[in-house]
This record gives sequence, structure tokens and C-alpha cells, in this order.
Amino acid sequence: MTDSSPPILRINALTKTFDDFTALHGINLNVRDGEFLAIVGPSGSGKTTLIRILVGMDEPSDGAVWLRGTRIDVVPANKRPTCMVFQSLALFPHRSVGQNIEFPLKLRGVAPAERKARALELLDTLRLPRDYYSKRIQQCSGGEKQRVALARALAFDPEILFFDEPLSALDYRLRKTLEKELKDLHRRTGKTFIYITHSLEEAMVMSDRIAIMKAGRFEQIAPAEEIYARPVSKFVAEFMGEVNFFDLVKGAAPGVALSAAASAALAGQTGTLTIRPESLRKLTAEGVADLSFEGIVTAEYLLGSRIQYRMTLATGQEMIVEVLRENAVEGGIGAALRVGCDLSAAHLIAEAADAAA
Ligand SMILES: Nc1ncnc2c1ncn2[C@@H]1O[C@H](COP(=O)(O)OP(=O)(O)OP(=O)(O)O)[C@@H](O)[C@H]1O
Repeated sequence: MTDSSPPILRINALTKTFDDFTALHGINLNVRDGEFLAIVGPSGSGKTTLIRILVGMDEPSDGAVWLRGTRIDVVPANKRPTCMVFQSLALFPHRSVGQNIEFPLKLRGVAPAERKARALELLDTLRLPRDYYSKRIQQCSGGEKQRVALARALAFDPEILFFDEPLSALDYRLRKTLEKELKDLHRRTGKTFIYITHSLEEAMVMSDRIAIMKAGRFEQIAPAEEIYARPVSKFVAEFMGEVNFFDLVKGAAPGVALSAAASAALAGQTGTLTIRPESLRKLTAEGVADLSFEGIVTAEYLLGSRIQYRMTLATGQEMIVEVLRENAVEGGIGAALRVGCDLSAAHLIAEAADAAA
């Protein structure tokens, strides 16, 4: 998979309207062959609407979808070489594991012996014992059902697998296990996975790229590290985790003391400086940093090996700081705190970029 390889899926100016409401606003997206793409966004941003169109459960109002050069938005769902794994799994509870896995093959008229051989192979792929073939779905645990649903989705060797929040109903530990299994399965099968989720954490663990949706549009599509370090908008920055924002107007930001080098670098610029809490380090009274901040600690929270502080600056602005526990602030709440970071840790969202988002 390289950036120059032709996309397996091309979404072109896709629009969906429901009466007078526009759920998708002419979106474009290229998905690479073998990629694991996560689509994340708040409730109502259009994730399900998009995936329903991609798998053929709904029609676009405008635009087109191409799979390896063939237009598929005009092809009925059962004729598309794609498969969907739902949150509800949609397994037949009274049938056996084998019957469930073989179902899509049966629909396609594959002979019984061949179906069984494929089902047993898929049990191996999903790391389920082969004797589960005759086990009833009702007798399977939540995690096992999830694996059976995945095996069934892989049964007819689809070009792309779509996932609609498949892990959201599971408990935390099982979810964490299955996240890793899915990532592993993706690597082993080499298939293209398109995965929608509310959970940014899930998206970050598994995917090659994340597409962030907001109100029927993609805000940013990039690998997780890039979105985290260089968000294109305040919406994306906040979606990716806790962040401090400082308004920068013509090179000056109230509450932020700039070194000479930082002043020179930011001279004349206007926008929003974004600084992640964990990019900040404690400074002594004489300590130097490109950007520095002074305030009074108003709250502290233990986060395992780290401590998070909230502090109020002289400007009245609140700031979040996260340091290793060994660097805890003496005196805690009420203590004076001075922190700083390198200019490279402060990302500038230029004014026009956020306004356009
Ligand atoms: N059949 C429909 N008729 C009218 N409006 C709809 C219909 N389906 C979806 N919408 C609207 O389109 C918008 C996008 O909905 P969609 O279900 O795609 O969001 P989502 O990002 O998947 O949300 P969630 O994470 O809550 O599932 C919402 O405002 C929703 O109310």
C-alpha cells in the first residue's frame, strides 16, 4: 500500500438529503487498497448515512461511488463485492456457528462440502476451535459471537469490509481484546477495512488513517499522529483530546510569554495556538522555554503515572497541564505553577483555516 497506488474506493461529491435536511454535503474520499480507515465523528455527523450508501442500503441524492473503477452506487446491495458487520451482528441465534458462517455462501449457491471447508478455514482465521462449527450461536459468548460475525463477513471474500460500531455493545476488556484482534485480522487478510466509530481511542488503536466527520463533511483525513499534532480546526483539536487554545493576534497571545525566537517566528500571525497538556513541562522561576505560562493550580487529578493540573492564568484563562507523577507540583492546589513548551509543540491553526471548517 503506497500513496501512489490507485484507490480501491473513490467517493465523488456524494450528497444525501432527507427532505430539506442535508446529511452529506458533496463529500470526497479515496480509500487505498488494504487500508484500515476509521471514520469518526459525533452523533449525527453522517457516518451511518455514508456507510449505508456505500453498502447499498440507501441511495445517494447526488455524486458517485467507484470500486476499482466500476461505479457501484447504482448496483444493488447483494451484487456488491463488499460486506458489512453491524453492531447487532445480525446472527441467526438458533442456527449453528457453521450455518451462520456459511449463510452468504449458501445464498451464492456454493456446494455444501465447499461451504464447510471454507467455514472451517474461517474458524482458524478467527482463532475459534474447529468444533465450534456445530455449536449453537446461543451457546457462544459475546466475544465468540463477534468472531463468528467476522468469519461470516469474510466468507465470500469481499473486497471491502465495512464495520458499523461492531464493538460498542461489549464490555471494556472484551472491546480492548477485539480491537487488537481486528487489527491483527486486517493485517493477516490484507483486506480494506472501513470502520465507523464514536470512539477515537478505538480509531487510534486500529486504523491507518482517520477521517473526522462533522455535520456531513470531512474535517480532516490523515493518520492519527498527524491529526493529533496538526489539527486543521479547533473542532478536530478538541475531538482528538484535551487541548489548550490561545488566541494569537498579529504575533501576540495574551497569557503566553514568548521567547525572542518564538516572537520572531510568530510575528504578524493571527489564529489559534493549540498546545496539548502533555507537551508542557514544569519550569523553575529562571527556566526558559519558547512559550511559557504562569498561574495558580486550581485542581489536580491523578491519571496513573501522570498528574493533570488545572491552573488559572493572570488573564483569567484556564489551562490544563499534564506532567509525570515524579514532577508533581509541590503544594498542589493553590500553588504557583510555571510551565513551558517548545514552539514545535504549539500548533497554529491559522484564522482562515478554522473559519472555513
Ligand atoms: N432516514 C432519515 N430521515 C431523516 N433524517 C435522517 C435519516 N437518516 C439520518 N438522518 C439525519 O442525518 C443526520 C446524520 O445521521 P447519521 O445516522 O448518519 O449520523 P451518525 O454520525 O451515524 O450518528 P450516530 O453516531 O449517532 O449513529 C442526522 O441529523 C440524522 O437525524
